[in-house]
Amino acid sequence: MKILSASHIRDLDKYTIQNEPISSLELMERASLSFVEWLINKFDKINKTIVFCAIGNNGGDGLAISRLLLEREYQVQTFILHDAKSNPTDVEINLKRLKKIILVQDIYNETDIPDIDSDSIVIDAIFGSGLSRPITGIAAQVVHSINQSKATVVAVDIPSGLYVDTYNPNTTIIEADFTVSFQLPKLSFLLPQNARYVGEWHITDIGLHADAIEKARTSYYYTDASIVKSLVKKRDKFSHKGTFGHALLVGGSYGKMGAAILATRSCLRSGIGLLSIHIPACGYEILQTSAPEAMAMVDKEEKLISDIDIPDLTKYTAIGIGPGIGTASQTAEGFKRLLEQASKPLVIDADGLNLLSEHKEWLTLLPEESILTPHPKEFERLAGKTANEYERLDVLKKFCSDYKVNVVLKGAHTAVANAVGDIYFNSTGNPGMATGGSGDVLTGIITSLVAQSYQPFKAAVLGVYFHGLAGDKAAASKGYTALIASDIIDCLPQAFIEFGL
Ligand SMILES: NC(=O)C1=CN([C@@H]2O[C@H](COP(=O)(O)OP(=O)(O)OC[C@H]3O[C@@H](n4cnc5c(N)ncnc54)[C@H](O)[C@@H]3O)[C@@H](O)[C@H]2O)[C@@H](O)CC1
Ligand SMILES: Nc1ncnc2c1ncn2[C@@H]1O[C@H](COP(=O)(O)OP(=O)(O)O)[C@@H](O)[C@H]1O
Ligand SMILES: [K+]
Repeated sequence: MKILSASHIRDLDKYTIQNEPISSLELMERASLSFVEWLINKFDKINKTIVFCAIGNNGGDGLAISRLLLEREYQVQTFILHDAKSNPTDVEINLKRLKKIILVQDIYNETDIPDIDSDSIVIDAIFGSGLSRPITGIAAQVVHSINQSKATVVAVDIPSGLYVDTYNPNTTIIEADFTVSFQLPKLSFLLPQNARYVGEWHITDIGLHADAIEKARTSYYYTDASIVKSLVKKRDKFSHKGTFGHALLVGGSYGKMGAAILATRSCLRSGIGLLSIHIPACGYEILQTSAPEAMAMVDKEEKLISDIDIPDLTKYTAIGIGPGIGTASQTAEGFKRLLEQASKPLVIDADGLNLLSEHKEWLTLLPEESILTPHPKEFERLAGKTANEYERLDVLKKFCSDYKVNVVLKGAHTAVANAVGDIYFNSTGNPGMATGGSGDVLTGIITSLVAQSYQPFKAAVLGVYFHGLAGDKAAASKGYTALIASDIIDCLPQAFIEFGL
């Protein structure tokens, strides 16, 4: 799915109205109906809904939603805030329609704000994608009252006060439990700093014109199943192990062999043809017993990786390095030599990233299209601090472009960025995956896909998606609390099978 800016969304509306064609009033009705259907489906019991509307189109949706709920015999109280200046025709019409059924109550000042019962559902239809400045005045007071209440809050399209795609320094923003958004996810939903405002978010299809969505230019995408289907390659009947590449993993140190084993096992479970792994000597038996399918090469050092003295690096179709290697000076030297010798993209994680942060001058040694997989703290060490997560996306793009690499910025919606400025946000995964070793599993998967000759950026996008999907399947049987990284590996088969792989 594409993630579009507020102005693109306005263009989509216009295009749909002109070319479907459909009146703007009908489109508002369709959006409102999709919201009502979601609401009724979500909640078994709805005691009372309190709908807060302003007088933009988001408020128009709120008025139509009120009417549609009343028609379905729900108890509804609707309030309209007289703050914004403009009163679009569609809003006027919806207000007239609603006033024929119930008394719509006006809010002009603080005394007009109702008490909000804890067992009611508040529908936030104050401001939507048209918000153009921070909320102040009476609207801000309403937002505070809603946030202070114990009611369940459901935002229409976007929590009022949150911008679609830019930072809002003001914190007068609705804290929704749920956000039901129209047609496409909004950039702001994907950033952790907004989680308290957005709550659990859902997208409803309101039939905006497919041609317009297709034509809209964006650098932001939400990796869903249809994107994944368009990227995966099926196995040919006559393929052999040579078809699926030969990966090299470099990992482990005394006490951290587990990280290397997790990457090894996930690499094997992600379709690799052949896998070699370079480990410290102490890891030999551990590796041979826990992953007999992999070929072990031992370092001359017992407890750590030193000079990664591997003859003929060119025979490997991908090299992944980092899990559990530590940051000892001998390891740093070996890592640097590998950077100098490698001609194909590398996959670099964990201590590999820490070594790069300690020696930023080595960033220029990275083969083009290499994949770095930092979590936010590792990224900060590499690229510096940022004031907020919107700014971090800009730094992410610049970093990828400066060093001609791909970066997998890990998190709940992992952001995969490339050197031309595209960012794909992941849709799979769950908090159960916030456990030691999940990142090592990801390194193995991505290394495997690069080795199978997926273009590195695509390998990263796919790897992140399948990692999350396997995590979701693992959570279905183990729950979030008990989930461990090995469970993700165990569920990789189911994740690939879902896509016929
Ligand atoms: N995206 C879509 O395809 C559709 C959008 N619709 C709805 O339309 C919404 C967008 O509507 P609008 O563009 O009319 O804008 P909004 O309803 O989001 O509100 C903005 C209105 O309030 C004013 N305003 C902006 N910031 C303000 C502030 N801080 N304080 C006071 N007034 C402020 C603006 O001048 C404008 O009149 C969407 O969020 C969605 O709910 C649906 O009705 C139909 C389809
Ligand atoms: N709340 C979450 N929702 C979805 N995915 C998550 C969540 N928390 C962690 N993950 C995923 O788990 C992995 C954790 O990686 P990382 O932080 O490197 O952990 P480790 O170093 O312990 O292996 C990342 O791929 C991340 O996207
Ligand atoms: K809203």
